[in-house]
Order: sequence, then structure tokens, then C-alpha cells
Amino acid sequence: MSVVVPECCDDLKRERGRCLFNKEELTNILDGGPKLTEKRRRIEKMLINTPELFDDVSPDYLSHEDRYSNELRKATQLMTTLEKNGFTYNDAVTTGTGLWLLMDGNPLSLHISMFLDTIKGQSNPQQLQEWLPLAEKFKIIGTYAQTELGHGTFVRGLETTATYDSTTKEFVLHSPTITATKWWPGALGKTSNHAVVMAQLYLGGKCYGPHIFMVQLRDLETHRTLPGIVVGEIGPRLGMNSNDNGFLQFNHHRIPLTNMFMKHSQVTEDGKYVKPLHSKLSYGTMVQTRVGIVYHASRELSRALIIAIRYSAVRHQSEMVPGDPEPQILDYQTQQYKLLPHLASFFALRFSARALLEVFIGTSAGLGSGKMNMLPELHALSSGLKAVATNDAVKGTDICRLACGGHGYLSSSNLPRIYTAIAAGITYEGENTVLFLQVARYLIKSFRASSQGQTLPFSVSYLRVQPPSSHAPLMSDRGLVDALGAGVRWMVGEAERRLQQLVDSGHSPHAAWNACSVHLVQCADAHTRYYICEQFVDAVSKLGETVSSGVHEVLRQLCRLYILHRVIQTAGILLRCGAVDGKALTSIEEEECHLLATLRIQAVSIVDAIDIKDVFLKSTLGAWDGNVYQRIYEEAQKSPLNKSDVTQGYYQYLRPLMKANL
Ligand SMILES: CCCCCCCC/C=C\CCCCCCCCCC(=O)SCCNC(=O)CCNC(=O)[C@H](O)C(C)(C)COP(=O)(O)OP(=O)(O)OC[C@H]1O[C@@H](n2cnc3c(N)ncnc32)[C@H](O)[C@@H]1OP(=O)(O)O
Ligand SMILES: Cc1cc2nc3c(=O)[nH]c(=O)nc-3n(C[C@H](O)[C@H](O)[C@H](O)COP(=O)(O)OP(=O)(O)OC[C@H]3O[C@@H](n4cnc5c(N)ncnc54)[C@H](O)[C@@H]3O)c2cc1C
Repeated sequence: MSVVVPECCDDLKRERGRCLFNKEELTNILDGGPKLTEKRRRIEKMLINTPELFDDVSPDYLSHEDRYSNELRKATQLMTTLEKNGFTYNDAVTTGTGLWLLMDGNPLSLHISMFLDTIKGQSNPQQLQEWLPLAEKFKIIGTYAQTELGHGTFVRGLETTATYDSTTKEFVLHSPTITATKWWPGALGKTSNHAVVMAQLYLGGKCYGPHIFMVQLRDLETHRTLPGIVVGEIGPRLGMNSNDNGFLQFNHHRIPLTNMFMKHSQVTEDGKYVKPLHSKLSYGTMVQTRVGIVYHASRELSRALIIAIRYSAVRHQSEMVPGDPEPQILDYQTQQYKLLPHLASFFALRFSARALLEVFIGTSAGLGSGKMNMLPELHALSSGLKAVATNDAVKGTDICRLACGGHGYLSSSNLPRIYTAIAAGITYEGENTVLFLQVARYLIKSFRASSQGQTLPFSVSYLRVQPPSSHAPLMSDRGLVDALGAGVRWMVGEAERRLQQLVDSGHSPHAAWNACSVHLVQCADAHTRYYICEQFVDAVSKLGETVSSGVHEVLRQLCRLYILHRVIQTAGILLRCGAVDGKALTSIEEEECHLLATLRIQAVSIVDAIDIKDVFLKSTLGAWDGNVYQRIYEEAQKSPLNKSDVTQGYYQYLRPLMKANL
């Protein structure tokens, strides 16, 4: 399939004619540099030239089984195409291209993410040598099986047991109750022949908590389920129905001792336990995936924004001035207010994802040399950013849908599919409220440590008592970010005060925690957003030295919008703690409206610079040429109901009803 870039409609031509910045330069910044843009485009070209990767028929028109088979066909084709052309699966993931082709629930996504990451991050050298080549070459195909019917969040409450039998040097895996059934893992139902399984380790009758085991589920020749294992698919879900999310039960199923992942903790042949350096090292795959999800969420949000902003430039509706031609809906301030703060969020999330990745890489290097001290901060940052990124991507994507009016509700807009795929991100890999509560734990601990004079890690250092060093004028970017920081400090101080007050009045610390948890979640959300603001301001100010003035100005405006919007959202807190006053807020609101109008002028060019091709956007509303109505019409012709003028349903039901004497 070759891509011919079509002439765009007059509206989009005019929009693009107003661009005052170098789009390619902005594209490079978003990709992480010109080399990465070039690499992404090489991958895209290769994929675009593989017609088997594209659907002839929308998955919406396929049966449940055909939908799965079709996605599996494309997933396997994707893997072989990448391999043959010298790219890795990771290349397709990090550029987003692979995800966009397969985001109806790619049945190999868990294999190439959490299964491979667990092998890489949790194996001892022998295990790595044995399993990694097999998994990388798809000789074994796996998933990450942790969640059970009864427990997802509370990992320590999992019921699957792995009991060591020293006479045979085996673990016996067992699901003692219905609630112990593994439930949800992607690709578990029909695709995977292996799984990394989280189970409670039992040695000599004592439970040592959740540990990870490599378990073969199916015969490698026949693909039949092995004895002692029951496995199947869980049925339709809100979205991503081309995946085979599955269930799994063990009936005293035996695996060798060497199948426990032994990088961090070990069991000796005679059944002795060797502790890990940190009790949560076995949760490493989850942390790594949370880091990936921040990128993933920002990418999905960007697809929705491209669709909604281009459509808003093409769509004309109503009269702004009686008798005048119908304006582009993007000219309405309310439309700008719906979309442009989310555009700013996309940039903020992209820069923060990059900062988080650096923390992840630094912490992982430290772990390699036995340094565990950065782990709590990485856990808090990855939890908070995963939660904010998915919450904002889901909200932003739905706003994009609403901003497209009725046509946003069409499957062919692709907004419903983007929405349902990213909506799962709020729940999977740690439900967001639960993750925020983890962040809150870290904040309260840090706040208390600071009160005792201890030095705090970098991401929470602003929680210490306000130093008189912040001299940035309030209305500057720095000044407003400092005000947001003062707001979080006040919120955390207030949470700590309420917790202490409850404990002093006789509540247990746990009861006090629950009684303050709404406020604690707000603290965690505010802290994470403060961190995002900081990363955005830092990134833009660093780029200022290297980029052209046009690009710098656009980034500065987006950053400013993000901060102003955040200040307005937090107004109540900022007023209460005295970080801003009513007069400042009024001028911030006015400035936001002014900025919306400024950014509107180049909005189409900004989303063009995100550089996602039509074949990956898959949207009748968001295509480059803006030929919206023709595309919607043509897509409707593909409905199976349009194959005949009169449907079977007419003869079967409608006609008898019309003929009946009611
Ligand atoms: C080409 C094709 C495309 C392929 C696509 C692949 C792309 C990859 C990238 C992105 C893609 C998006 C798609 C990804 C698909 C993912 C599918 C989803 C998979 C799953 O959902 S897997 C299951 C995930 N499950 C969870 O996340 C469970 C959540 N629960 C927990 O993590 C924990 O139980 C808890 C954190 C909530 C609590 O833990 P608990 O053991 O009870 O501990 P506590 O007692 O509360 O705390 C003790 C102490 O430890 C600290 N702590 C907890 N966790 C960690 C940690 N991970 N690291 C460090 N420290 C931790 C905790 O804060 C406490 O500290 P304290 O005592 O306060 O000091
Ligand atoms: C599409 C999808 C794909 C998935 N893929 C996988 C996979 O590949 N592998 C895998 O192992 N799992 C997978 N999961 C499972 C997922 O990780 C869990 O659903 C998730 O961790 C949430 O757990 P839960 O379902 O038990 O929710 P629950 O924990 O029961 O949450 C229900 C409610 O209770 C609240 N709650 C729970 N605990 C607390 C608390 N301590 N404090 C306050 N409130 C609390 C939550 O905030 C939420 O509102 C997937 C899930 C989905 C939806």
C-alpha cells in the first residue's frame, strides 16, 4: 500500500498557511530527536508497505472469534515484518506504530511487554539463558498472570499457592477456591502456552508471600491445555475485544524448582528461603509497565486530539454573528476551551514520561549495584504519573469525542475505540485511586521526615518548610509553579494534621488513614501535577537554547496554558493557603482565554507536527485532507446491513408485525 498525500480541503489549507513555526523541528522534539523521527518513519514506511497489516473489514463487523483470529493474524504478521526488516518489537512499541495498528487488543502485547520484561528483570543468569531466546523468538508465548477473581489490587491477598515439595524438588501450584482463579490476563485464554504466575510461596508450611513462577500451560506441539490446568477466555469487555483475556485454575499442578524466578529471592533444593534485598523487587515488572503506560496514554490522547482539532477546523456550524457564514467550530471559545488544554496536557505528559524514564533507568542501574534507596521514589513517581496520565488521557479522549458532536460517536471516527482502549488504563496495572494512595503514603512519610530535619529526595524536596529563596514573580511560569507547590505543601500539611488529630483522639492509624483518604488522593494528584508542571517548564526552558524561536514560542504558549489551567483548577486550595489572591486569579482567567485564541491560530499545525499518518489514525474525521463527509459516507456503505435493500429481519419480524391485527 503506498500512501499518496492528498490535497487537503480549503479550510485545512488555510489553517496550515498560518503556521509560523518549523513543524519538522517540533516533530523531532516530540520524537526525542531527528534520528528517532527518521527511525519511526522508516518503521512506518515498512508497515505501510505490508498490506496484510491493515483491516479489509472493520472488527465491528466480525464475530467474536473472527475478531480474535484477525487481530492475531495481524499481530503475528507485525512481529515477522519487524524481525525480517531488522527492527525489534520494542521499536514498534516505543514509536507507537505497532500499537496503533493493533490497538483492538493485540493478543501478543502481553508477551512482548510484561512476559519478556519479567524474564529480563526477574531471572537468574541460567533462567535468562534458557527462557529469553525462546521467548524472543516466539518459541514460547506468554502472559503475566497475577490478578485473580477475588484480588487484583491487594497482591498480598492472592490465593494461588506454590508449595515446595523437597522430595521431588518441585512446586505444586494450586487454586484452592473459586476466587483464586486467575482472571483478566491478556492473551491468557487461547494465545499463551506459558505464563509468569504470581503465587504465594509456601515452604515447610510457612507462607513467604507472593513470588513469580514460570508455568507452561499448553503443549508446544498440539497447543492443548496440560493436565492440572484449566484455562479459557473471560468473554466480551468494554473494549479491546480482539484480545483473549483469560482465566486460569491450577489443580495441584507440578513445576520444577528452577521455575521460580530467582534473581531476587531464592529457594534452595532443601527448601530454605533466601530473602531479596528489598521486599518489593518482585513487583518490578509492574513498575516498568507503569512507566510505559505514561507514554502510551500520551500517544493515545494525541491521536484523539489530532482527530478532534482537524475536524473542528473543517466543521462549520451555526452563526457567530447573525447573517455571517457559519464559522469553523474551532472559532468558538468554548470549543477551544474543550480541546486546547488537553493539547497542552499531551505535551506535558510527553515531557514527563521522558523524565520518568530517566528516573527508571537511573534506579534500575542502582539496583544492579545493590542500591535500593531510589526505589520508593520511583514507585511513587511511576504510580502518580501512571494515574494522572491515564485519567487525563481518558478524560481528554472523551472530550475530543464530545467536541466532534454526533460524528464523534461513530465507530469510524475511531474515537470510541481509542477511548475504550485507554479507559482500561485507569484500572489495569494498579487501579488509579489505589496508586494515588501509594503516592500519598510516600508524601506523608516524606513530610514527617522533613519535619524531623531529614533531607528529602528530589521529587518531594519542595515539601520542606518554604525557603525564602523563591523570588520568581508570581505571574511568571516559575512563580505560578511555586504557587502550585505551596498549595501541595499546604494540602499535605493539612492531611498530616488531620491524620494526627484523629490518632490523638483515639483512632488507629489505619482508621485515620481511611478517614482522610479522599483528601490524601487529592494530595497525590496535586503533587503529581506539580511534578508535571516542573518537568514541562524545565523542558521548555532547556529547549529554549537550542530550538528556533517559532517552535520555542509555541512550546512556551502550551506550557503557559497548562500552568494557567492547573492554577484555575486548583483555585480553591491556592486561595485557602494564600498562594494567590482573587485579583491574580481574575487575571489568570483572562490570560487563559487570550491564550486559547492565540493557540487556536496554529492548532492544526501543532497537531500536524505530532505526525501521525492517516493509516494509524484510522479516522473518518481526522484524516490529513479533511475530506470528512465523503469518508463518513463511504464508511457507512460498508455496513453489512447495506448489502441488500431489504433485510431478512424485515421478512422475519417487521412484516409480520405490520400484518398482525393489533
Ligand atoms: C507492537 C505491539 C504493542 C505491544 C504493547 C506493549 C506496550 C507496553 C507499554 C505500554 C502498553 C500499554 C498496554 C499494557 C498492557 C498492560 C496490561 C495490564 C496488565 C496488568 O494489569 S498486570 C496486574 C497489575 N496489578 C497491579 O498493578 C496490582 C496493584 N497493586 C500493587 O501494586 C500493590 O499490591 C500495592 C502497591 C497496591 C500494595 O502493595 P502491598 O504489597 O499491599 O504493599 P503495602 O503493604 O501496601 O506496602 C508495603 C510497602 O511497599 C511499598 N511498595 C508497594 N509496591 C511497591 C513497588 N512496586 N516498589 C517499591 N515499593 C513498593 C509501599 O509503598 C509500602 O511502602 P511503605 O511501607 O509505605 O514504605
Ligand atoms: C483490560 C484489562 C486488562 C488486564 N490485564 C491484566 C493482565 O494482563 N494481567 C493481570 O494480572 N491482570 C490484568 N488485569 C487486571 C488488573 O490489573 C486489575 O483489574 C487491577 O489491578 C484492579 O484490581 P481489581 O480488579 O481487583 O479492582 P479492585 O481492587 O477490586 O477495585 C475496585 C474498587 O475498589 C477500590 N479499592 C481497592 N482497594 C482499595 C484500597 N486499598 N483503598 C481504597 N480503595 C480501594 C478501587 O479504588 C476501586 O474503586 C487487567 C484488567 C483489565 C481491565
